[in-house]
Amino acid sequence: MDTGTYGYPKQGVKKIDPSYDVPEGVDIRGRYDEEFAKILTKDALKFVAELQREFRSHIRYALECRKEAKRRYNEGALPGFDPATRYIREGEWVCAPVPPAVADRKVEITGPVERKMVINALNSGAKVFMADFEDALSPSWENLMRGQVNLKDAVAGTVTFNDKARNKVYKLNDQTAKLFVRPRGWHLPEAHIFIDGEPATGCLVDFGLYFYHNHAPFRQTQGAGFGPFFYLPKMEHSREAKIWNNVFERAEKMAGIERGSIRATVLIETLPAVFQMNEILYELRDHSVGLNCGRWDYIFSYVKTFQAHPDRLLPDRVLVGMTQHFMKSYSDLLIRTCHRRGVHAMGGMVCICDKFGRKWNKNRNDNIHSLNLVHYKNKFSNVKIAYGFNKHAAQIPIRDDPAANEAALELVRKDKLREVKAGHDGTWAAHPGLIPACVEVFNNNMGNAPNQIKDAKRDDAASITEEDLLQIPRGVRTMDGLRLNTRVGIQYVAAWLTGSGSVPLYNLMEDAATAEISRVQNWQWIKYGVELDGDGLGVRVSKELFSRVVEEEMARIESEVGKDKFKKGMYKEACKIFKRQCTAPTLDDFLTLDAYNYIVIQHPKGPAKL
Ligand SMILES: CC(=O)SCCNC(=O)CCNC(=O)[C@H](O)C(C)(C)COP(=O)(O)OP(=O)(O)OC[C@H]1O[C@@H](n2cnc3c(N)ncnc32)[C@H](O)[C@@H]1OP(=O)(O)O
Ligand SMILES: O=CC(=O)O
Ligand SMILES: [Mg+2]
Repeated sequence: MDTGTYGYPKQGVKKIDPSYDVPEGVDIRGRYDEEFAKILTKDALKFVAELQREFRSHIRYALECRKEAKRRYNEGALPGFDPATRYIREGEWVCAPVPPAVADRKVEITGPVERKMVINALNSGAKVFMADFEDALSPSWENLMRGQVNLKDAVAGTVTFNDKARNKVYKLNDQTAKLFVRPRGWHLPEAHIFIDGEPATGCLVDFGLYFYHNHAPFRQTQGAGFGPFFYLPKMEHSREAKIWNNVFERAEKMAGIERGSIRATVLIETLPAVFQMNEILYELRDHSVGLNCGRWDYIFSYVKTFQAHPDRLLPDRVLVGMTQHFMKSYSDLLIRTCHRRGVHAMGGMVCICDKFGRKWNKNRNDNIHSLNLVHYKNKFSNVKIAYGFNKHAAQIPIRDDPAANEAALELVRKDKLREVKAGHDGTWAAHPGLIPACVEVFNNNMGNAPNQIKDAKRDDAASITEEDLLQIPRGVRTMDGLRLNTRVGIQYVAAWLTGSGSVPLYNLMEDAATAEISRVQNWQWIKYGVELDGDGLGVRVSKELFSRVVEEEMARIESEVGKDKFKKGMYKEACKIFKRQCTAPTLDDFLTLDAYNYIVIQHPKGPAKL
C-alpha cells in the first residue's frame, strides 16, 4: 500500500479509512494515527513479528512453567534454591563490565511514558530515567503508541511539550538522565496487534518498536557506544531471563551491532526469583547491568505464591516494610549477589519507613466509621496500643503542607540511608521533588565513587537461608487495613481504566504493583476469614463484611472526589472488577489481565475480549 492511500480524499469523495502498511501476517487493530504510523512502519512491524515468531513457543512454555510452579506451591511446596543450578550459584564468574555511561546510577526517577513527564524526568537531576510501559502505565493503545512517539523524540533530543493552559513550553536541558525503558511483563498480550491471528506479546511490541527506532541514535548520544538500556519486570525464573537474552541477541544481529551492546537491569520482584538471582544474572551475563529490588511487586508475589498457605498471612499492607526480616534478607542477598558478579544492586521505590507507635484515640475514629460499629468505637476509643512496626508506603511530596512534606522527606532520607549503608548502588524515586533528598543521601555516603560494586561485598549475606527469605512478616491486621486496601484499590482501578497507570492517592504514589498488594491482601483475608486482631475489635473478615466495607468506601470515595467526578469516572466499573477479584474462589494471577479487556478498543470494532 503506498502512502497515498493513507490520507483523507478530497471533499465530496467517499472517505477511505487510512490504515497501516503492514507486513505479511500482521494485523493492526488499533486506531490509525499519522504519528503512530511513523512508529508502526512496515519494517519495524516486521522486526516485531520476527521476534514473536521466534520466541512465542518459548514464552508459552515459560508461562506454562509458572502455572506448574503455582500448582506445586498450592499443594504445599515452598520456593527455594534449585539444586540443579548449584554450580552457577557457587561458581566464580562475573558479568560483562558495566558500560561507563551507566556506572553511576545513584538516583533513578521512574514514570510513565507520558510526554510532559518524560521531559520532566529527563531534566530531573536523576542519573537515570526509567520510562515505564509497565506498573506506571495503563496499556491503552493511545498510551502505548504515544509513549513510543515520546521516547523516539526524547532519544532524538527533539521532544517538546506545549502546556497551553499554563503557557509553558517544556524542552530538554543540556544535561539529561540516561534512559532505561521497562517493557511490560511476559504475561500481558497486546490486543491491538495480531500476528498470525494471535495477539502479540506485549513486551515484544514495547521492546521491538522502541529498539527498532532508537538503537542507533541512542548509542551515539546516550550510551557512548552501548545500549539501549532496559529494565525487565516480573520474571519468576532464569528461563525467562534466557528468553530475554536471546531476544537481545536477535535484536543486536538485526541492527548489526556488537553482542553485549544492549544492557538490562532485572527487577527481582517475585518471590520465586529471589532464589534465582545468580541464575538470572548468569543467563544475561553479557547483557546485564544488575538487579533491582522491586519491593512492591515482591510483597504482592509473597501473597500470590502463598495463596494456599493460610499460615503465611500478611499483616496490614503498611506494616510490610524493608525492615521485616524477609524483606531485609532479600535486599541484602541481592546486594551480595550483584556485587559478587560485578554489577549494580539497585534499591527500590522510595517509601516511608517509620517506627510508629500507633494509638487508637478519638482522632482516629474516622477509620472505624459506620458499619454499625459505633459501639466498638465507644468501647475502644480510649484503648492505646503501641505496635512499634514499620509503616511502609510509596512516598511523593505533600503539596500545601510544608511541615508534613518535611516530615515525609525525613522518612525518605532514612529509607535511602538504610539502602546506601546496606550497599545499594542507587535507588528509585517516583517524583522529581524527591531527587535532591535522595541525591544528598547517596552522595554523602558514597562521595565521588560512582557505585559500591567493589566496596560493599556483603559477604556476611552469604549465610542468608531459604528460611530467612520466606520468614512470615510480623504485624497486625486491622479494619483500617481492609478499608484502605479497598478504597485505594478501587480508586486505582478507576484511574487505570481511564488511562492513568500511576496516581497520587492520600499523598502516596499508587501504581499497578501497590494496587496488587491491596487486592491480594483483601482476597487472602476474605478467603481465610482472618480475624482483624490489630484494633481490638476481633471481627472476622467475610464476604458480607467486605461487601459492606465496599459500599461504605464507595460512599467515602464519592464524597472525597465529588459527585460530578464520581459520576463521570469509572468508579462503578472499577468497584465491580476489584470486588470480583477480591472474592473470587481462586486468585486471579494479575489485576490488570481482566481489567485489560475494558481498555481494548479495536478498529473496526470487534469483540474486545481476548
Ligand atoms: C512499584 C513501581 O513499579 S514504582 C515505578 C512505577 N511507578 C511510577 O513510576 C510512579 C511515577 N510517579 C508518578 O506517576 C507521579 O509522581 C504521581 C502520579 C505519583 C504523582 O503525579 P502528580 O500528581 O502529577 O504530581 P505533582 O502534581 O506533584 O507533579 C508536579 C510536577 O512534577 C512532575 N512529575 C511528577 N512525577 C513525575 C515523574 N515520576 N517523572 C517526571 N515528572 C514527574 C509532574 O509532571 C509535574 O510537572 P509540572 O509542574 O511541570 O506540571
Ligand atoms: O517495580 C517495582 C516494584 O516495586 O514493583
Ligand atoms: Mg513492579
